[in-house]
Amino acid sequence: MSQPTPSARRSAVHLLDQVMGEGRLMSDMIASGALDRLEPADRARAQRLASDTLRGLERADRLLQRHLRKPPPLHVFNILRLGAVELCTGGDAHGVVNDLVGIVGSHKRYGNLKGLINAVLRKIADDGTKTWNDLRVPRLRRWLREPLVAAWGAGPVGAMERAHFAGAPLDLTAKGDADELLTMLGTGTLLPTGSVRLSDAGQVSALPGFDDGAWWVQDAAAAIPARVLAPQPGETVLDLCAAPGGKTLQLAAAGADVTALDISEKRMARVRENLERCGLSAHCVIGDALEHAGGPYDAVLLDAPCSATGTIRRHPDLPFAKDGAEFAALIGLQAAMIDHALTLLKPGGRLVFCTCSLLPDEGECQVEEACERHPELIVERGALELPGIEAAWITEEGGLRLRPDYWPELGGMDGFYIASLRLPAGA
Ligand SMILES: C[S@@+](CC[C@H](N)C(=O)[O-])C[C@H]1O[C@@H](n2cnc3c(N)ncnc32)[C@H](O)[C@@H]1O
Repeated sequence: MSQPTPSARRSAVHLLDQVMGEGRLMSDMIASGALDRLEPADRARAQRLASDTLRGLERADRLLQRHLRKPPPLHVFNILRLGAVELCTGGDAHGVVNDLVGIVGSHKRYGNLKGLINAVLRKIADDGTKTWNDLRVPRLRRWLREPLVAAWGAGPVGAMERAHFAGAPLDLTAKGDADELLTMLGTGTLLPTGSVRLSDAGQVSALPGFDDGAWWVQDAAAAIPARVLAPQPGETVLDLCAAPGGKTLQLAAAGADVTALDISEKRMARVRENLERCGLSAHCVIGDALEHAGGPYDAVLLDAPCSATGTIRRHPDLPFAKDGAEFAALIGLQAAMIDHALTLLKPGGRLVFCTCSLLPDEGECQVEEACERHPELIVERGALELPGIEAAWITEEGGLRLRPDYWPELGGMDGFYIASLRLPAGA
């Protein structure tokens, strides 16, 4: 049987079905080719439609509940959710409803629910749009909200939720001078920490300087760990979990002799592509960080695998695809990676540990516990004194806590935790 013609909306519904039904992450699906049958512009649109639906899902469900006697099957529910979000955020009612009725109509199992989709979405088009902005900002799912409220309090978590709902602008790291990059782009803002922010970027590969490798996409918070490490020309630096390579590029651009290691061959290919586009070089190694036996190095950057809960602004699927079941294993892996990374350093060498997590167990607690296991470690607060870093962001144990609710007036930042740990010179 021939497959239905792919379209941005149909593909977005497929992404939603997989996230909500199978617990799959959109980034994994896209990397495995889920949108490859679409033209580039439709690929971007499908991703945007699915992301917007997930950001507004709680509001959509509240509106839909008013018109549904019981929840429909997931696929049909996701069509309604996508439609409700599009209609309530300025979508053209005629086009949205007709297209979604066509999508359910071509489904061999649910084709008979065309009438339901049509009736419910027409009601939303009539009255839902008026109430959309009066509904509360969508909350995180309980499995994640509870530990975050315990860590940061209900007020800050509410502010994080507003940041998640607003989504993320596009941040670039300049290979050279950030002011020159701003001039080249002809638009954008220079952030206090040195990244360049674009609020309405369009197609990334069409921006000036992309082909010449004058910059790379990297959230402002994600650019800070390499700045904390402050690589010097000629220093040997190991980037222990490197892919897709934003931090490797920063280290290489600073003139360090970089070894970039990652366990994933597929993701390591992205590091190589990025290095090539930017005209930079690093020794690329595919392997397990826990087994790497190179060095000793002047410095190690450990951007450890984590819950990625700091990236929900750009990955709104994460709270729906995950349930926290992986936390314990990730926390154990991070501690083992810290211990192994320390064995790869020269005496006096430094380890910058970071995670894009909002959970203290993957940040503050890791450093506290590492210092208990290795009492000789020196936590370098001074390394965090960088342009744009506020003193209030520095934590009791001497790390840097970044949260999505910081810089609300500038458009937020990803959640991150960063600490610099140094071995004594005589170690
Ligand atoms: C947070 S991402 C790294 C992001 C990267 N530093 C950047 O700035 O682009 C974590 C990476 O750890 C890698 N990873 C997971 N387990 C690993 C292991 N045991 N050894 C090496 N790499 C691992 C994953 O493949 C993933 O690319």
